[in-house]
Amino acid sequence: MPKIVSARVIVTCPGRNFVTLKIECDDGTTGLGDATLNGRELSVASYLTDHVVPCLIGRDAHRIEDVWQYLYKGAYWRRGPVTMAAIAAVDTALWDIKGKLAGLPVYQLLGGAARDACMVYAHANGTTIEDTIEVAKAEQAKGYKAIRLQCGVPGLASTYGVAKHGARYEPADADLPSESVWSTEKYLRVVPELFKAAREAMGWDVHLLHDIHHRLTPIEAGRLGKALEPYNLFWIEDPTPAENQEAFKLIRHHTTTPIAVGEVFNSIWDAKDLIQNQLIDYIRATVVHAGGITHLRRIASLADLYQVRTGCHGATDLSPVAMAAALHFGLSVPNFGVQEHMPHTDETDAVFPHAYSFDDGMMHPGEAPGLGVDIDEDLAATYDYKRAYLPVARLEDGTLCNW
Ligand SMILES: O=C(O)[C@@H](O)[C@@H](O)[C@H](O)[C@H](O)CO
Ligand SMILES: [Mg+2]
Repeated sequence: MPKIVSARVIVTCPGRNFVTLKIECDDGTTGLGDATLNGRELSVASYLTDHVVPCLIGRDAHRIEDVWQYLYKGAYWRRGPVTMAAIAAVDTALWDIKGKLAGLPVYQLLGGAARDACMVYAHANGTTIEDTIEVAKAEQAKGYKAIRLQCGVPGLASTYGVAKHGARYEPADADLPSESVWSTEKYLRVVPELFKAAREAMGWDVHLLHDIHHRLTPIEAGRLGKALEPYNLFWIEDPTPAENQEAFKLIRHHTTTPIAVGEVFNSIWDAKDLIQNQLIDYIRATVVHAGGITHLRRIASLADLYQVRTGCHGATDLSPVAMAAALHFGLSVPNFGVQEHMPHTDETDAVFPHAYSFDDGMMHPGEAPGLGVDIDEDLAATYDYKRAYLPVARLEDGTLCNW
């Protein structure tokens, strides 16, 4: 048996923070797992180092399911983003090890390729509708078949999903949470205009997506979904916060625009009612935040029964280790929908050399055994952790609202 002899947490900041778990077996085989929880990174690092690593030493690295159950049931305190990101990192690293020991890419262990490659969606954002469409056309020219559009809201100084002064979009941008102002009324005026203009400029042969980022009430979301129906969106994402899964019934009663939810979910229980009642069309839970490949497969299996497809979160706060895991998962799962793709910076890619690739709007995890991602620890050590928070949002009268 491959015995776990060490497990270490590596925190690095090549432009943004990443937390990576590296597990090593007695024969020298190593595996990597992403444990990054944007804006709360060190809590997962501590959970792993102080509470999980001591329980791993001496265990059989092949017993992935048993280790998962041990960490989940054994903690007594179930679920939650910190716990589940830590379990995810262990699980992902163990799949990486199993693949390396078998000499096979992880997707082969998951049943093999169920498609040739994974369709990914790009991001296009701009301060104005015109700027946004210009970026979207440039992404289309790179081959992307699906593009998420976010534009500035007239009358608001900044908007979720829109980069400042043409910089790369990276929300965790400040040493303390920055504050932005939100107006639902102003937002609801501009979004249908954006998609009307996008269809006029780009035609109908491209999938268009939009992220509402938890900001509307159910009835407002129903209204927006209905207003967007003529433009045939691939999905609207996170229309309303999903703590109350029943709330989505109201949205469903008013619109046929498909709905994607789940980037903040950390277990199957967060998604159960949404899936079983067919209140969503795409489940966005990820390997890193929802308990690893093992648990995400369980969520996808439930979703498949109800014709809900996957659309995993893939913003830049998910490391290349998570991206690789997402692609192995996406290539093999029967009900794959789409994968988010927000390319990492060159600095990040240099710290995490990887086998996955992009070609004509599609991505493939590559054929390297395991996940096909490495970490250059010497380079990683040159980038110190830098505290960075996600912003908060307030209504125009100062009331704190959902960011
Ligand atoms: O759809 C998305 O990619 C997002 O909603 C993210 O940008 C999200 O805001 C960040 O991952 C938060 O860390
Ligand atoms: Mg989102």
